[in-house]
Amino acid sequence: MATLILLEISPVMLAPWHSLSSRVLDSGNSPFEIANGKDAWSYAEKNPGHSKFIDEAMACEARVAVQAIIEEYPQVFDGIKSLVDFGGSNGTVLAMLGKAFPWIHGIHFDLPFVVAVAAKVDGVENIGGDMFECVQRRALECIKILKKCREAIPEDKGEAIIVQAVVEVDKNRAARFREVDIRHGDDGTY
Ligand SMILES: C[S@@+](CC[C@H](N)C(=O)[O-])C[C@H]1O[C@@H](n2cnc3c(N)ncnc32)[C@H](O)[C@@H]1O
Repeated sequence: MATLILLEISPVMLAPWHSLSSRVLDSGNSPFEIANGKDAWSYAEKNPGHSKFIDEAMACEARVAVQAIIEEYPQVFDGIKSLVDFGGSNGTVLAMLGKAFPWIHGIHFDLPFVVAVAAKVDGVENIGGDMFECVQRRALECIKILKKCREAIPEDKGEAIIVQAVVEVDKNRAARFREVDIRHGDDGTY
């Protein structure tokens, strides 16, 4: 998890904390945009070193979460022929799943500049694009995203797999997560 922590304490990620007032004033720009001049993904596109940093940080978390899924819930993948990872970063998730369940054809989808540097993995197709163009816009509309996924998957055997960490129900802890979230948009944007 070291890279994830190093990313979160990097100057680029710490600077938005000094612009939290934009959320209170509802200026329309996120703290990240005010601090760094662009939204998080446009910034990453223009700064390949930062983009690689994000990819490696995401892979830290993915390695833990995906290993747990492979060990605890392998049955989820029975009968699945193809699997799309939207916003798959450097492709760690599909590389791990492909190794554990080699019958699955993986489709790794992310922004073109991210996919361009992702590893080429046997059994995984890399596709660059904007998922909000292809699927729908923003997290508040995830019901619409899931409906679109439903349209795309075969009616008889298709499944949408949702992975969510379950944290202890603790009001103080939930409040701490909200403090972190304020740096981003209510809808999950940065
Ligand atoms: C927070 S990371 C999550 C990475 C990975 N899914 C994980 O959980 O470890 C978000 C990913 O979504 C990608 N992303 C952001 N906006 C996107 C868009 N409009 N279309 C496709 N991918 C996008 C980013 O490039 C990044 O790889």
